[in-house]
Amino acid sequence: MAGGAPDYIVVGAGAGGAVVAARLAQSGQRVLVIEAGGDPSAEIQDGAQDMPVRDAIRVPAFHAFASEHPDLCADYWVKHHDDPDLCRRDWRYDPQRGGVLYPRAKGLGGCTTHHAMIMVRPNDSDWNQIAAITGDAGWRASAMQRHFERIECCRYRFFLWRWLARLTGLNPTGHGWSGWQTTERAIPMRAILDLPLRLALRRSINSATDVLEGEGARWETSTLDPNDRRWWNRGIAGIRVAPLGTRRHARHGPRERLLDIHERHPDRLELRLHCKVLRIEIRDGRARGVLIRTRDGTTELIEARREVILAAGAFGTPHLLMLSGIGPAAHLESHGIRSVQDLPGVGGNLQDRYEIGVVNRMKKPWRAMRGVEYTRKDRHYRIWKWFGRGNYASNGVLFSLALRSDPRLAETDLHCFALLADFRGYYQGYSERIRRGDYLSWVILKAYAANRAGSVRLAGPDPDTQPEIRCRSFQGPGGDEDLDAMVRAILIVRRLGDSLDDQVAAEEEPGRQRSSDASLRDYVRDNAWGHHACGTAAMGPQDQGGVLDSRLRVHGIAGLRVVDASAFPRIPGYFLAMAVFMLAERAAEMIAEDAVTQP
Ligand SMILES: Cc1cc2nc3c(=O)[nH]c(=O)nc-3n(C[C@H](O)[C@H](O)[C@H](O)COP(=O)(O)OP(=O)(O)OC[C@H]3O[C@@H](n4cnc5c(N)ncnc54)[C@H](O)[C@@H]3O)c2cc1C
Repeated sequence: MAGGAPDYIVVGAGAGGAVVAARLAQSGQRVLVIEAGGDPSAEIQDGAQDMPVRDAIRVPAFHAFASEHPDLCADYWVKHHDDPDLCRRDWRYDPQRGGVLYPRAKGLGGCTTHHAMIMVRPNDSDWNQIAAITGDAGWRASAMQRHFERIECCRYRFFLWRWLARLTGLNPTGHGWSGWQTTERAIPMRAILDLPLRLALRRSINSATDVLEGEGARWETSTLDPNDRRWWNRGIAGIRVAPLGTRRHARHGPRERLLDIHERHPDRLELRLHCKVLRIEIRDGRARGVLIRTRDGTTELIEARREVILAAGAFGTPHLLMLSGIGPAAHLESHGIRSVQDLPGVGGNLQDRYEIGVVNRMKKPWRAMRGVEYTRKDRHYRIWKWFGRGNYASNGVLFSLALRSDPRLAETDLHCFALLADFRGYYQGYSERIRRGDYLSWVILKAYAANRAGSVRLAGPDPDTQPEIRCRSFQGPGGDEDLDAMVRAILIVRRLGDSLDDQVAAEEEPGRQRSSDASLRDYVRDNAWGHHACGTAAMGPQDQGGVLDSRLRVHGIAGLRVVDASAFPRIPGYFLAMAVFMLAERAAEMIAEDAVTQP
């Protein structure tokens, strides 16, 4: 970097790294971002390809293809259970790899370049719980609200709300109106014009309301917006239409934010792509810099003037900490790594949400899906490109149903998403199945799962050896209740499916032959997956397994912070990206404050 060492080195340009780096550079700090991947969408396009990476990233309907694009993939293979026999019961289990595919992306934007773009803020209780664990009132929901408003640029609510906020400062919906993350809604008109689909939707929604009323649940449909402050957090069940992180209906997020700041402040923000950080350089109890391997294979030591900020994701961050001697001392020493700081919490506390599919094959293909080939050569692509409309402006989710699995819960914990696709979780080649136009899949997401027993551990001292990731699904206290909650959700989704009897040819997953609670429990335990890993270098007191203090500093090592999904002590809300953005914005603020108090 011109002018000597950067003030800050940020490792990883994903949801956490890109956001914290952009804000620090914008506020005058000199920042170097080191990212293992590149910026594939900036690379030359091959016009002959059905789906060049640039389109895979930008077109909302192509997100599944983005997640399998070879230029973006940085996938992991995870074990859902300790028992190998139980692992093998999942048909997605790959015996050669010894695990189930867990999609991850590399490159500018990290997983936000292939994620499904759903932008839902965490619940207030999530932030308040962090405040309670850390004793830092700055994490309270009331304090985090301004970070959300700083991030979001809401484009889907009635414009008068925006004007009211701008002209009077009154902002009853709590949305942000001029941040860097544009949020939009995509309602595909073709879906509305497809009579059988419209009928199916109406029937499902009617059945859903019957289910909700039958359950005596408090519910409402007057507000479909999950991010509206006037009613969020009351644990109310209902129908939701999630906003997407798009601008003019093309993917937009941390990657664009980082590139924008880079263009405006090239003197303060440097991006080094295709460089893998091998370890953190620690001397005399302080992180001094990082050792990297560049694209041509040479290694280089880069020093930071102030701090190293780790943002390599829930698997990458604990991996790097352990490679650098920070973690459970006995475990590190068993791999020949000298312990620098004994922190047993590193790589523990791995948490995720459980997901399971109920996949229906329809008797006839949906009319709305006619001609949908998911290539840049079909007419739907042209409609998206020229008008920003049509099927490809949507991520494929029609709506979701939010429920509480137990009336005593303060928040809804089950979200059932209706998807016009054949989706059965992640395995190599899963995106090909999405092309089928005669499916309706329900994806059930169980939030606030009890499991905290998962772990990321070294499989060897070589940075290129993937760590061993064990989810230990449904283990420990609360595991049985989570299984029961998912079975209940399957039964509810089936009741919605019953109203479409004349349209459905067969329920292919789990299949109606699985009718007893016991067989559905087995099905869920064997097949549930997740893709929102977090918590593996969590904030909290060191003697309770915490790795970071409330300002995201690694206990016992100066000049080292973690700013990504690893930092959450408990998995927040229903989706992770917005939670990570808010955490990263607060991190930037704290880092700038500390720079003043500790010059
Ligand atoms: C298929 C899929 C769909 C999803 N859909 C949604 C959704 O719709 N809504 C939502 O809110 N969330 C969604 N998520 C989750 C969300 O995208 C992630 O939780 C979030 O991006 C995590 O942010 P992060 O900063 O922790 O890590 P990441 O975004 O994964 O970023 C980590 C970055 O660090 C880099 N890196 C790692 N190791 C090194 C190293 N040694 N040297 C240099 N660089 C390194 C990686 O290349 C990567 O760019 C989805 C996730 C997946 C996988």
